[in-house]
Amino acid sequence: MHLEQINSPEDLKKLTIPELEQLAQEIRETIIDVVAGKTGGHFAPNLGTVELTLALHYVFDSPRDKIVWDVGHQAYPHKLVTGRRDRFHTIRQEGGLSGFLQREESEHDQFGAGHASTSISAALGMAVAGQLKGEHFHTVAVIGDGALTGGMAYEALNNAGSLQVPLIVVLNDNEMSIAPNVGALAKYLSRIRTNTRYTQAKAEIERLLRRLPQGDLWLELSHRFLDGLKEIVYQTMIWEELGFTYFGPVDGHNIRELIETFQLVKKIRGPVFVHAITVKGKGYQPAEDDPFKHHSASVKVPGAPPSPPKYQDVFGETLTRLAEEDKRIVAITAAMPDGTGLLPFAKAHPDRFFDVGIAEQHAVTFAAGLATQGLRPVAAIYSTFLQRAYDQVIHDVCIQNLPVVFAMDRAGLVGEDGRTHHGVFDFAYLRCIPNMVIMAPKDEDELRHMLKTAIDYERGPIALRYPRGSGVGVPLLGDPHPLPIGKGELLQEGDDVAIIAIGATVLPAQRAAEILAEAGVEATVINARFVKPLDEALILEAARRTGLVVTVEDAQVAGGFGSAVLELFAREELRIPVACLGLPDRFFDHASQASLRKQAGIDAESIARRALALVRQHRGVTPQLR
Ligand SMILES: Cc1ncc(C[n+]2csc(CCOP(=O)(O)OP(=O)(O)O)c2C)c(N)n1
Ligand SMILES: CC(=O)[C@@H](O)[C@H](O)COP(=O)(O)O
Ligand SMILES: [Mg+2]
Repeated sequence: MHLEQINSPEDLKKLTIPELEQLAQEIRETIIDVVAGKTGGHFAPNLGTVELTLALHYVFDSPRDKIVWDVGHQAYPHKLVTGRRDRFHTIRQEGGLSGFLQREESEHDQFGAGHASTSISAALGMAVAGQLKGEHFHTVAVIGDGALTGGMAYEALNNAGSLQVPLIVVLNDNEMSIAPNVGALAKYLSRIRTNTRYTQAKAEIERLLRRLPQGDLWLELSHRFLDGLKEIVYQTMIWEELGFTYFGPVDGHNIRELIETFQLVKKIRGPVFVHAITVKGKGYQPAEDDPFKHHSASVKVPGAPPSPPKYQDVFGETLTRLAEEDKRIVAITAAMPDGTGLLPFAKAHPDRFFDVGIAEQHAVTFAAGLATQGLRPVAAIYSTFLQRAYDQVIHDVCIQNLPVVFAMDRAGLVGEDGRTHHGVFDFAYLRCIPNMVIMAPKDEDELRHMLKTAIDYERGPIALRYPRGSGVGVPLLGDPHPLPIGKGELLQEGDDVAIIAIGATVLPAQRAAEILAEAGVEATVINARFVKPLDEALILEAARRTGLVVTVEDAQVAGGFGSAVLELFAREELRIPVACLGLPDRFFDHASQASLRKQAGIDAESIARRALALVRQHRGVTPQLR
């Protein structure tokens, strides 16, 4: 067993190539055992990066040399060889290793990530810093072909090619994003991959040159010649045109070839682009056969009861049905066709479905363009990823008051993906934009009605946001119907305190009211439905009647729903005690959704406790919770 002896990348350097190959096998077995069998997590991407990781750590001296992984969902092998082997079984669990890279987790994690397409920019920054400080280290960005569809990657390539600093970009090309990779550039990569004329000629030239004295030097010089050859074969080579020296395609599972390539590349002074061909799911046949399905593994709890339908499935099916009648509806995803529940739509209405790649900014402005022509674009984007497109939301959609529907998935605390993926800023970042309407459903049935509301709303942009995972299990009866804009729902009346909740916190608020009732406290419970416009009449009536208010949201309190209620009270000069429950001013790490909601104090028991504390403090009574 070699893996047991690898406590840092230094230990790799003592191994021979056959030993490294054996180690690769052990790493694969560990990932299959732990991720597919115990913890769940990103699976096929990590099986594809094993040899790449070993070769990089063999050739470069991390942490002095900087290896920057894009997204970080494919960096489990990197974790295993950088001193975290013993904690690997805790990955994505509460208190355990993160599923992505975090600077505080290891000195080998050069840059925290979770969102795609940042690696080249960050690595370029490091390379430039090295130059400015007169420090000598190598900087390597490892980016997938999916992440390479993100605009930021091109902004960085554009900058790097002109700066001509030493920067190595390794493209981990497995022909897959989460779903099959899309776009003209994916087709271009595929042409390079399948064009064997250049690869064969290159291999032959390299073989001959290696035989010459000072073979490596000749090899380096030959790359100038090979550039010409490439241009003949491919007409133009985009990476070379951008100022990079191109190496590849190399077999991303051949450790010897990878090591030789990286050793060569190390000697080149300007920007270099290494194109490695990998297989997503490599070494585990079901994952190789269906890498889409095996992007992530989830572990089923034996004997668990069947879950209610997921919010995203209800969303996708409802939109598919609405689009049968309403030919204006167009669905857009930024590389998350499955996660957003849009696969049924893609199947039923292929001409009105657009996967634009990891390109949230483009997705939003593309939607704006569609809206100018009278269509009803629905941009289904995870709340956390819509952060990428903030200016597009303001500049391209809201200023022009275009009727774009934002279906913000994975709102609230998402669970095991952790701090980079929680969708908790959306109320705050959207609420301040003029023209925007914002809704959040209390359950999966209300989601259907909100979607219909959004589609029917002609007056401007409208957003609905809903959580990751299963709904609450309510029946989905009848056709979806529009809800009145800006109207909340009074769920129960009580005179001691008003609990005003939004979205996924409404049900816990109702449970909290039941707990309070047992202690003799009568609560009003309101499902606000709209963060903007607020149902001011309903909220003010309940606030004046009870004199005590608790707001609840699964989002940042600062700037969020609670803040909106406080602004209303300030404007109305209503001076009553208000407790705003929601996320405080800090980032939350990875854990189960239930645990995170408890930590944030937005589960039923916590809401009841806070409401009771308010009643005790301001009513001078001492009801007790049982
Ligand atoms: C800005 C952003 N949008 C969407 C995602 C979701 N996402 C995570 S990994 C991934 C696919 C990445 O593909 P690639 O870089 O080729 O890596 P692979 O999984 O194929 O190894 C996507 C779309 C993300 N992390 N960040
Ligand atoms: C790395 C990444 O961003 C995605 O793979 C993400 O983890 C998917 O999350 P869901 O499982 O919620 O779709
Ligand atoms: Mg890929």
